[in-house]
This record gives sequence, structure tokens and C-alpha cells, in this order.
Amino acid sequence: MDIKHYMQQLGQQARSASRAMARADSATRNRALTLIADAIERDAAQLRAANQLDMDAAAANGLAPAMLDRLALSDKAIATMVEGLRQIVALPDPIGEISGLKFRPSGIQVGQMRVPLGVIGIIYESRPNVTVDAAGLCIKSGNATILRGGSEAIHCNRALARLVKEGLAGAGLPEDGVQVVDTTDRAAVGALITMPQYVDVIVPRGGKGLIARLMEEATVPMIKHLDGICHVYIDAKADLKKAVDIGFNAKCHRYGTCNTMETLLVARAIAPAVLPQLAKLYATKQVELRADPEALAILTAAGYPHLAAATEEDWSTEYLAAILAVKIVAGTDEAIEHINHYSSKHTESIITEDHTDAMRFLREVDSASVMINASTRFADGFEYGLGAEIGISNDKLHARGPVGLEGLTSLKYVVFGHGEVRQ
Ligand SMILES: NC(=O)C1=CN([C@@H]2O[C@H](COP(=O)(O)OP(=O)(O)OC[C@H]3O[C@@H](n4cnc5c(N)ncnc54)[C@H](OP(=O)(O)O)[C@@H]3O)[C@@H](O)[C@H]2O)C=CC1
Ligand SMILES: N[C@@H](CCC(=O)OP(=O)(O)O)C(=O)O
Repeated sequence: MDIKHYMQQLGQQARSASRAMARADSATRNRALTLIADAIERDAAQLRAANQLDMDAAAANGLAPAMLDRLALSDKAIATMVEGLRQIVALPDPIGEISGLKFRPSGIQVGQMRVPLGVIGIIYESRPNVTVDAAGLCIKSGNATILRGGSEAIHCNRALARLVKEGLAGAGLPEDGVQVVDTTDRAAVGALITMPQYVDVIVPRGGKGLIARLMEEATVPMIKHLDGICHVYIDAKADLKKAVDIGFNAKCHRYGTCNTMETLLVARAIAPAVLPQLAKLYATKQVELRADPEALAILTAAGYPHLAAATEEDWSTEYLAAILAVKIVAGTDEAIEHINHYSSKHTESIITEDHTDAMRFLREVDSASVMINASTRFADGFEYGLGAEIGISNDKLHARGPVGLEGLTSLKYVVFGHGEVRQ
């Protein structure tokens, strides 16, 4: 079967399964999640073996260390996936809840009911835990899903897909409630984003190549979870210890994640004090600093070994690596202007003890998460208390920032009449 027909078949199956998923009661959906968690625990060794096939192939193809880190399915990662599913079970069921019911002068009662979106197509990076997190959230929220994971993770995703189907079937739900695209051919992505008759919404998680294709071709509505050009701004009134701890964590905690800082902005007044201290920590990780002329002068004087002059391109680059752009700014105005111009509207943080500046930053920075005195790495569904996340939306409509169960639902109006007719 060619890719287009294969994808249409997945679409038809998903559409049909979505009705049963939406109809299923809370206990059934939770039962499926529990069975999947149990199956993952039972087959951990097989999952590790499947992941090893992916890791070996990726290493042989020269995949960058940060991307290998993302692909790896350690025992800890397996335990986290299982725990994540159990946490999703414990979350309140959002589906079917009716809110805001009010009598109108006509006598009718009008309210809103929370309902699944239907069929959700998710395109994501080579990170196997996303297969389980996404499947779990879609099942809990009564949606059917088609998962197109990154090609480097294909063996592991196939193995996970079998366990998810086993759990769905065990709970009496259709196996097609969750389908993993079983090909790495990118034509499958092209098909998935152009079948609105079967797919209600696409959640794309990815970088520039994916964005370009979606902008050109997609006919299905999207909740975009795209690149993270995230900033930390160290204000003149920052606490030095907080600035250094956060500046280091936001860059070096994990290089490959979308909430990692890619540009550090530093107020001129504090730069000579803070940059050399931060540089000492960055040096332990050999972070390459691409600095504007003023920062370059301070870092050169501090004897920082991994330095380069920043170019215009650096301000809009997501490195996903041990590289950081550094720029000196006059103060909060310039920092906000720079961020609103160059950021990908994902996550930004100000380090300051000045309440007025902090509140201005919160109000005026136009990104999905805006933080005060915290690492951008906190932009995450677990960390925000959502239980799990589909990803981090840098779209403005429907869902913004970490997307959990609620982001996979919408509200429809429900009207309770008692025989009223409109006058
Ligand atoms: N906001 C968020 O929640 C998240 C954002 N990201 C972002 O993802 C990026 C890093 O991941 P990376 O793997 O490099 O991202 P990519 O964009 O390269 O890949 C992500 C997915 O998109 C697919 N893809 C990429 N380009 C195309 C194309 N032209 N046509 C069809 N499919 C395509 C990939 O398939 P294939 O395997 O074939 O390459 C993969 O499944 C960063 O920009 C990061 O910020 C990542 C995770 C979450
Ligand atoms: N929210 C997640 C990051 C999601 C994400 O960026 O994924 P990826 O780019 O594949 O590492 C976290 O904080 O670890």
C-alpha cells in the first residue's frame, strides 16, 4: 500500500475509534492507562533492547550527544513513563463536565460541556517517552490519536505501540484509539497534515524544517509546539547568586530541550560582576559563548577560553547544544524589545529584585511562559502541576505554554430547554 493510502487508512480507523474513545467512561479510560503502565513495567527489558537498536543506529549515523540523550530509554526513563501514566490516572477526568449553567430570560438554561477534540495527530521528535505521555493524555481526554515520532526512535516506538494497544484492548477500547505511524517516510507527515476529514488537530513538536513544511502544506488546524529560542535577562538589580545559578541551570541542565536558554541578556551595570562568575561555571562544561562586542571584552578580560563574536544570526538561533549567545543591554526596555523581536514566544525569565521591573517584564514580554527569578527549564507540564504534557505550545490560540489534559479538549455549548420557543 502506498503511504497516502496507508495514512488514509490510519485516519479512517482513528475517526471511527474516536467515537468509542469519547463515549468511554472514566473508569474504562483509566483501566486502559493502568494496563499500559503494567505492560511497560513487565516488558521493560524488551523496550530497552528496542531502544538499543535505535541508539546504535543513531550513534552510527553521528547523532549529536544532546539528541542521543533525548533518544535514550534508561531504566529511570521507563520508571518515569510508568509513573507518568499512573499520575494521569489520578488526575480528575475533564470530560463531560458542565460549567457555567445559567437561566436565560427566555427560560432556557445555557452552559458549556468539556469534550474531546476528536482525532489528534502528533508529530514529534525522537524521544520515546513522548509516545507514552501523548498516548496517555489522549486516552484520558477521550481522544483518538495518530502518533508520528522521530525516525531515530522507530524501533522503540513500535514496541511501545504494541503495549499501548494491548492496554486499550484489555480495557475494551478500540486498539486504533492510539496508532503509531509505522514508517519513517516523511510523506506520512505530508499526508497526516492534509486530511482534515480524519484529523481534527495537529500538534507538531519540532524545529525549523518541520515549521517550514507545515506553513506551506498543512490544511488541518494546528497547536504549534515549536522551537524554543528562550532568554534569561539579568537585570541591573539582580541578586548575583540567583543570576549565576539560574544562568547556569537554564543553559546546562539539558541542552536538547526546547525550554533551554539560547540567549543570555545582561544589563550593562551588572555585566562586569556577573559575567566572569557565570563564565567560570560555563567553562566546566566548555560552553561556547557567542558574545556581542561589550560582552566579548568582559569575557576576554576574564580569560574565557571558548569565545566567538556573535553575528546577527545568533540572536535567532536555537543551538540545542553547549553554545550560548550573550548580549549586553542598557536595561529592561532593551531586553523586552530584544526578546519580543527575536524569541520564538516560548519561555523567558527576568532575574531581578526590583518588583516594578519584574512586573513590567511579565506584562510586556509576549511569550507563552514568562518567569521571575526562575530557570526557563521549569516550562514543563509536570513542573507546572498538569500531571504530564503533550508539549509546550508557542501558539497563541486555544492553548499556550505547557499543554496538559485541558488543552486536548474544547468547550461546546449545551442548552437545556423545557419546551421554550424563540419569540
Ligand atoms: N515546544 C515543544 O514542546 C517542543 C519543541 N521541540 C523543538 O523540536 C526541535 C528539536 O527536535 P528535532 O528532532 O531537531 O526537530 P525536528 O523538527 O527535526 O523533528 C521533529 C519531528 O518533525 C519531523 N520533521 C522534521 N522536518 C520535517 C519535514 N520537513 N517533513 C516532515 N517531517 C519533518 C521529524 O521527522 P524525522 O524523524 O523524519 O526527522 C520529527 O518527527 C527544537 O526546535 C525544539 O525546540 C521539541 C520538543 C518539544
Ligand atoms: N518539557 C520538557 C521538554 C520538552 C522538550 O523540549 O522536548 P525535547 O526538545 O525533545 O527535549 C522538559 O522540560 O524536559
